[in-house]
Amino acid sequence: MGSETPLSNLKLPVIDFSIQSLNPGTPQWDSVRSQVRQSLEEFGCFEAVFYKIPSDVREAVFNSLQELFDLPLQTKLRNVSKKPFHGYVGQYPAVPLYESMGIEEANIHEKVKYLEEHIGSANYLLRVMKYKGPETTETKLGLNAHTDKNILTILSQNQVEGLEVQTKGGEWISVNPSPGSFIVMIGDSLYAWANGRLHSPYHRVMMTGNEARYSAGLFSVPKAGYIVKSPEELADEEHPLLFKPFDHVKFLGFYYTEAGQRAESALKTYCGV
Ligand SMILES: O=C(O)CCC(=O)C(=O)O
Ligand SMILES: [Fe+2]
Repeated sequence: MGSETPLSNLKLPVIDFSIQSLNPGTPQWDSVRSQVRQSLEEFGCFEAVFYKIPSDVREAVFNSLQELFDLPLQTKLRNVSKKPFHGYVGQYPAVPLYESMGIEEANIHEKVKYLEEHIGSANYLLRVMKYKGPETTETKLGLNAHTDKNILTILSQNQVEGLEVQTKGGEWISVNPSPGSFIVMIGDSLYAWANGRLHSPYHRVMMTGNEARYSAGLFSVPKAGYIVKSPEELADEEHPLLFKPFDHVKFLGFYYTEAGQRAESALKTYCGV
């Protein structure tokens, strides 16, 4: 898993969501649906092409992230949350290039504009991130290899590359999304809910050069008290039940401990059958 493994020539699957007539019941819908399913089974993620977000909106977002992260540390530290990993995260000696800000309830219209309201068992955490350019020709770790602990993650970034996703076979794919694309990725909660039928990939950020990388992730996170439990019909002889039902906030609490950080899979250690 270390940074010394050479990068693979494989590419992430690219799925076009910009198609005009993408409505349920149409052949286009069925085709996109089966592409999504295959990608999530094999890679646990894909590049979603979606040209309907105007490029000036995207540019404005990343320009304002630059202003945000340029605020004094004192100010950024005021982004606090009662839950672990939901507020300002940064100043970790192991990943000195990395810092990020959590924006809770990012789906609620009254609190944040331009996002459709979501219903269901999830809260939506928007996290905006900055990785400083290491200002060397060597590649430096931006964010360590991890699986996301939430349900589903949608990532967007500025033009500075660095995201890498690991295949099931252990190869690292460098992810170079086109400006109109988002990276959609399965987290451990959906992996557990799907009883391992969808993959939750290890991924990391590796940085080179002088330019800062800004990214934004929309993380759907199970609501407090919601128990992640795989439906019975997803377990059979071929797919024995992998995880006991668990409370996501408690799982995050475990992940935060030394044992959780040390575990190869915090999820398996915490609630593996
Ligand atoms: O910056 C990125 O593109 C990835 C960030 C990430 O993996 C995370 O915050 O979980
Ligand atoms: Fe991640």
